Amino acid sequence: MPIIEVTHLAKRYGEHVAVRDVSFSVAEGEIFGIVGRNGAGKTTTVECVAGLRRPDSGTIVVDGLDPREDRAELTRRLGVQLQSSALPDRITVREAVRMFASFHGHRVSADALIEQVGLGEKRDARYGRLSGGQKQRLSIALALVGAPRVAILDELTTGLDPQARRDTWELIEQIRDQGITVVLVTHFMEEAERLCDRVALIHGGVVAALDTPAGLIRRAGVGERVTFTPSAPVDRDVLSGLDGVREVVVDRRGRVVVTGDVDVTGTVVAELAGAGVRVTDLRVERPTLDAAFLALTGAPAEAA
Ligand SMILES: Nc1ncnc2c1ncn2[C@@H]1O[C@H](COP(=O)(O)OP(=O)(O)OP(=O)(O)O)[C@@H](O)[C@H]1O
Repeated sequence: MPIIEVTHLAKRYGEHVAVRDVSFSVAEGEIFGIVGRNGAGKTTTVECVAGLRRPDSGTIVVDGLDPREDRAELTRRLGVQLQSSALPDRITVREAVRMFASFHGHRVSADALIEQVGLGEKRDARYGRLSGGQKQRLSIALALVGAPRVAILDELTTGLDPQARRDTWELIEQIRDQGITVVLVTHFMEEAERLCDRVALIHGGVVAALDTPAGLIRRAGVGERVTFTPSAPVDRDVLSGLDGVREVVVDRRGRVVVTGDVDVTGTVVAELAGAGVRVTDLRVERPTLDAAFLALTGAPAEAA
């Protein structure tokens, strides 16, 4: 049974339709990505899931609860880290975590949580003095402080440098490894591709596609391209007949370029190995989720 089930969610702000028709379900223990460009309706969707906004129509069930009707119980099972944090600059890391822990009846050890998110050395530092990455880590700690079954993390790595972003990705994986289901909202395709088990692409207030990152790439039909030099001449027709191969080009110097479906490289290399042909100078160009997003929605992911 899914831990989150959203069915035909719709939400407008006055005349403006933010979410037109969104349905998806999240399995327990997965990292589920909600991705889309700015203004696609991602935050509105997760705010409805967290019970912070009332949908105009549609149904939402989180761990068997109705987010609006069962708010008190929901806050015990669902931790939220939303885009803006409203902590006072002078509060220390430990004070903030202890304060939030007290709201939840101290279900986890504040100090252990601070260690877990990598802020052990900063426990007495004031919020206003933390780096962007450290602030994000603290906001993750605050989302986890009630020992939730589900954590919603919204645009967690926006504004972080590449190293801080990678560190945060590791932390998210650790959270999942503890058995917490993670809903990750992002407009970074690389992040979704690297972390998420499944991804809903939201575009214009609807789910344009929902699948694993590899499935979305496959579905978008964006090809993989492999270029190599074989140790002996290859039979073009044999390669062309392989599963997933779309085109084979052999240039005058004998260098081969094969385009095809995702994973075509494995098929081609295995076939050649079977025929006793070695390949050198192998170069593989794999499609990314970014390219799939463009193909599936007709819009670049990062456009404002
Ligand atoms: N409180 C509000 N009042 C009016 N319009 C809003 C409000 N919140 C969001 N919107 C509008 O609804 C649309 C969807 O916003 P939402 O924040 O859900 O998108 P998003 O996909 O999370 O975007 P971003 O990545 O920029 O946060 C946008 O056009 C936004 O301007």
